[in-house]
Amino acid sequence: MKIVLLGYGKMGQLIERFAMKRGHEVVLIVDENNRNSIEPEDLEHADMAIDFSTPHAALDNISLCFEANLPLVVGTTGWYEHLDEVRETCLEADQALLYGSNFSIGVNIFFHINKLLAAAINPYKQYDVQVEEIHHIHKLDAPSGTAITIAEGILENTDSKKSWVNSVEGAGEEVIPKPDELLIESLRIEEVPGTHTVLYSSEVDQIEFKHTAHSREGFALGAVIAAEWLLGKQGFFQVTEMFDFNK
Ligand SMILES: NC(=O)C1=CN([C@@H]2O[C@H](COP(=O)(O)OP(=O)(O)OC[C@H]3O[C@@H](n4cnc5c(N)ncnc54)[C@H](OP(=O)(O)O)[C@@H]3O)[C@@H](O)[C@H]2O)C=CC1
Ligand SMILES: O=C(O)C1=N[C@H](C(=O)O)C[C@H](O)C1
Repeated sequence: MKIVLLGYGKMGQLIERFAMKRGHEVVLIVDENNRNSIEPEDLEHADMAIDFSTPHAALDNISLCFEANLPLVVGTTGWYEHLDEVRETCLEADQALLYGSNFSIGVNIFFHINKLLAAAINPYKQYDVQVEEIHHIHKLDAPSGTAITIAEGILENTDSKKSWVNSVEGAGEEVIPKPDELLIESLRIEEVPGTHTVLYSSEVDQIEFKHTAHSREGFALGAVIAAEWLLGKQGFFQVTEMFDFNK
């Protein structure tokens, strides 16, 4: 597959390595320095784009690929308030896009079990639930996209919570959630690749469900596998659709 990389930071560079290992070719690299000079025609010899750029850049990059009729995988987080409009444009224009807050297999298993766990605990009202995410200090968005997906999985399966609220440690503003709000607590610590925990607390005990990424390799490999899965398809997909346990 001939791949265009949109974003060539920590993730883009690792994706290039995994793509080459799996026999693909990176034909164009786009980052902040050259993005303004890139036109849809520059993408015409590629088979696929993979976007790991910034929350601010993702929408423009998606439009660029739609204009070029180029399928794309979007790993960038922090743009999900525009999800509905992007889905509509993608489907109306017969394009192909797959997005996901987290491409690692481990986290996708975690997403699945998270929903089952929430449903199992739902009848036991003595438990209050909270989500915690820890990432490196360079991260631009909070809460993490993964934490939002986890929270949505809990909200779908927990009667007592109606929406989520975010608190960023050290941001100076204390967030006290209402009883029907699910707290997502964000911590930023040095070079942590990504740690997500769901905590159920009662007066007598605590249940902790945790995923710790040891590196970014699982995300990068997952993104390349997602591109292979998307090739030849048309439509708007989520990474969860790649996994049999979600069918
Ligand atoms: N879904 C998943 O599994 C994962 C998602 N992510 C998400 O991926 C995104 C990128 O993460 P990461 O690689 O760590 O971030 P980095 O900051 O390391 O890299 C971002 C890259 O985007 C480039 N960039 C900035 N503006 C544009 C633009 N307009 N067009 C194209 N590229 C641009 C930057 O260029 P320059 O260097 O010139 O500034 C840089 O190369 C984040 O949103 C993060 O949350 C991260 C890990 C896993
Ligand atoms: O910015 C990161 O680094 C990560 N971002 C994704 C997110 O927002 O969930 C995925 C992963 O946790 C790393």
